[in-house]
Amino acid sequence: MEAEKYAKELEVAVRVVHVACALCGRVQERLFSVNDDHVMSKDDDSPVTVADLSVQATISWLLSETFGSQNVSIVAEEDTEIISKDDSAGLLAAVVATVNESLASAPKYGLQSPETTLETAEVLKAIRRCSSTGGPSGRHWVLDPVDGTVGFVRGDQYAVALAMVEDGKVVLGVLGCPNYPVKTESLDYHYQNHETKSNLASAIPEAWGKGCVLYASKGSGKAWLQPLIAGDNILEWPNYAQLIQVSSIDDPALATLCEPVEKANSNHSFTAGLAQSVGLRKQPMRVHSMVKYAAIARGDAEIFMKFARSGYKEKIWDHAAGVVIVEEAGGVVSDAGGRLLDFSKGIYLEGLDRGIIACSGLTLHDKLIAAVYASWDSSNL
Ligand SMILES: Nc1ncnc2c1ncn2[C@@H]1O[C@H](COP(=O)(O)OS(=O)(=O)O)[C@@H](OP(=O)(O)O)[C@H]1O
Ligand SMILES: [Mg+2]
Ligand SMILES: [Mg+2]
Ligand SMILES: [Mg+2]
Repeated sequence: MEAEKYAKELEVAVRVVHVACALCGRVQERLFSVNDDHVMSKDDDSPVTVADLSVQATISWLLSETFGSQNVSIVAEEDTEIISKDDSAGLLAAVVATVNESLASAPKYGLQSPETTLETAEVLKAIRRCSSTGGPSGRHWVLDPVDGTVGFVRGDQYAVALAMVEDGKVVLGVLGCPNYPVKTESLDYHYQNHETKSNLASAIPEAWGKGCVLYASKGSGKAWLQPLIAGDNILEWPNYAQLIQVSSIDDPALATLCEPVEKANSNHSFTAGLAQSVGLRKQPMRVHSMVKYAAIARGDAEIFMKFARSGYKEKIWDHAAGVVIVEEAGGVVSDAGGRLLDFSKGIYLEGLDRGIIACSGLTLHDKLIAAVYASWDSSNL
């Protein structure tokens, strides 16, 4: 069976994402407790932190060690440009220390750690090794080390997303969601307070600290959820996993739409128009990162839509892991024209028609696609 073919890869991917989530948790804590973590801006003005670079180096090193560097092709978001600048010595030193701290903990997760501490040059090499551009053939890991970096620096939601694409198709996906509690009650607490808290990290209940890791293999018809293991409880590995499924709600009046927080990333007024025309009544749930895909897969929301401004090209690492998890949990994901997303064309989702629509089921999905056609027609009259 297809799913079993990737059992070893999935097992390793889940473990490395756990390592990465622990890394991010430590960095996010430091960001708020001692305020000493570097948040830099990339050339496009988007933020990048010690966590983004350190997760990329850590996962790159672990995958290469496990499968052999000659066998591993990784397509990932970050490069070393930001830490090669003269004024970035502090950031680079913090990345090297964070990567080594994290790799030292790898054996607790059943993974190998380096025999000696990695030198700066080795950390840089690990980051640079992720410069593959994917494509239609062969096996490529697809990594977003921190998705929703804006959420991460706000002490809010973010995700570590790792997928594997083979011959242009996503065959496995793992989403680490360190601030997305396993229990939905804790989640409700968060969403209700979402708009009012500027620094969630300092005002959250104990349960909040617990996150989750979701994963799925293409064609298995199953998607799984694991609690994130807190560093001290790591002896419990391998911890349990539970099956998750999308929501069974197909009445738009009862459905919840989730979408990006930032207006710059998705057209809120366009999605509000679609929502109204299909009869959605609830306020949209605005959440940073691929936690939106996790929310659909877990049944906490029924619809995710993202309509970026025209000219913006969606990257494969922002969607690959989320799409396979939602599909295996029973959901449907397509572009606004109803076509499947194409992961075979390199780093971008080439040919994407306008936006992305993920739903818990076909009934809602069909209604939204029809609404896009109707609204596009009328707006182009
Ligand atoms: N202009 C524009 N339009 C659309 N999308 C963009 C844009 N700029 C960036 N990005 C990508 O959006 C990723 C974050 O998406 P989110 O859904 O988390 O956005 S939001 O913070 O909730 O608004 C974000 O991922 P990360 O960089 O990993 O955080 C980007 O890949
Ligand atoms: Mg980014
Ligand atoms: Mg991203
Ligand atoms: Mg990112």
